[in-house]
Amino acid sequence: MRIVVTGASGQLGSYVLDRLDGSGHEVIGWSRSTGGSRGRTPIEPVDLIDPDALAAALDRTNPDAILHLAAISRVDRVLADPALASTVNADASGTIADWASSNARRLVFTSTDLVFDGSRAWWREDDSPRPILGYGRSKQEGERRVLRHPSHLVARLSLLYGPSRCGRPTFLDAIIDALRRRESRSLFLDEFRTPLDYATAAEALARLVESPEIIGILHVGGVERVSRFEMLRRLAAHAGLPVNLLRGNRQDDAPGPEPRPSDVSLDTSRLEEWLPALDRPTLEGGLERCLR
Ligand SMILES: NC(=O)C1=CN([C@@H]2O[C@H](COP(=O)(O)OP(=O)(O)OC[C@H]3O[C@@H](n4cnc5c(N)ncnc54)[C@H](OP(=O)(O)O)[C@@H]3O)[C@@H](O)[C@H]2O)C=CC1
Ligand SMILES: Cc1cn([C@H]2C[C@H](O)[C@@H](COP(=O)(O)OP(=O)(O)O[C@H]3O[C@@H](C)C(=O)[C@@H](O)[C@H]3O)O2)c(=O)[nH]c1=O
Repeated sequence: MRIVVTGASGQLGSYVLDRLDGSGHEVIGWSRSTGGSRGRTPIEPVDLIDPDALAAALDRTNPDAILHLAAISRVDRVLADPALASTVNADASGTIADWASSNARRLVFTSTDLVFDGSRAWWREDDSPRPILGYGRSKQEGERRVLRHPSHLVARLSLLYGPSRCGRPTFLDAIIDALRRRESRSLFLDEFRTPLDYATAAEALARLVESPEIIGILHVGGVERVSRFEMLRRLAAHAGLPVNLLRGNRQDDAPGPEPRPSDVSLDTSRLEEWLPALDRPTLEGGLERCLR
C-alpha cells in the first residue's frame, strides 16, 4: 500500500515512521514545514491550512491509505489561536476525510481522550463526548467531519508517553531532565489517564491502517489507570531517578486558564476484541519498548 502519514515530524509521527519503515509499504510523510526524510521515508511539507494545496497534494500522491496524525496538539496553543486549531484539527481533517471517501481509500484519524469531560472513569466509545478544553472541542469537530463517512476510523488515543524521537522534548523528557538536575516537580494527584507508550501506539496504528474492516470509533489506550503523579513516579523510579523530588499536588493548587478534565481513562475492551494480538505493556514495559 502507499500510505501517507500526516504529522510525520511530530512525537507520534516519528514512532509511526520508524514502525512502518521496512514494512513493505510505500510510506510518504507529510509535515507542515520540515522536509527531508526519516530512515528510508521521505517527508514532504504540506501545509494543512491551505485546502487547495492539500487537495492537490492528495491527488498528486494518490495514497491507498492515510494515517492522519497532524494536529495543533498543545492545549495552550489551541487556547492562544482557536481559529488555527479549528482549521488544522477540524477543517483539514474534513478535507482529507472527503477525499478518502470519494476515492474509496482507508483513513485512520487520531483523536484524543480529551474529548471527554472527565466526570468519571473508563469512557467507552459510545459515551457522548463533551470536551471542556478548546483542544478537545477542535478534535471533536475533526471526529464529526471524519465520521460523516462510515468507512473511516477514529482512533481515540489516550495520553502518550516516551522519549522523543523528533527533537522536541516530550513531557517525560522534561521531567527526567529536571530530576537529573535534582530539581523538584509537582504533578497532579487528581488527573487520571490510561497512558500508552508511543511505540505501542504506533504498533496499533500500523495494524489499524492495514485493517479496513475496523471502522467507526476505537479507544486506543493503555492497560493501567493512573494519576499524572503516579505515572511519572513509576517511570522515574524505573529510570533510577530520585523520585522523592516529585511532589503530588492538586489542580486547585495550580489553576491554569483551562482546568483539565479529572478522569479521561479509556475503556479499551473494544481494542482487545478487535486487535486481540496487540500486546500492551505496563507503564515500565512501555518505556522499555520505546527505548528499543
Ligand atoms: N501526544 C499525546 O499525548 C496525544 C496525542 N494525540 C493526537 O495524536 C496526534 C499526534 O500528536 P503528537 O505527535 O503528540 O503531536 P505533535 O505536536 O508532536 O506533532 C504535530 C504534527 O502535526 C504537524 N502539523 C501541525 N500543524 C500543521 C499544519 N498546519 N500543516 C501540516 N502539518 C501540521 C506538525 O508538523 P511540523 O512539525 O512541521 O509543525 C507535526 O508533524 C495528534 O492528532 C494528537 O491530537 C491524542 C492523544 C494524546
Ligand atoms: C502545572 C501542572 C501541570 N501538570 C500536568 C498537567 C498537564 O496536563 C500537564 C501538561 O503536560 P502535557 O502537555 O503532556 O499534558 P497534556 O496537555 O495533557 O497532553 C495532551 O496532549 C494532547 C496532544 C492530547 O491529546 C492529550 O491526550 C494529552 O496527552 O502537566 C501537573 O501534573 N502538575 C502541575 O502542577
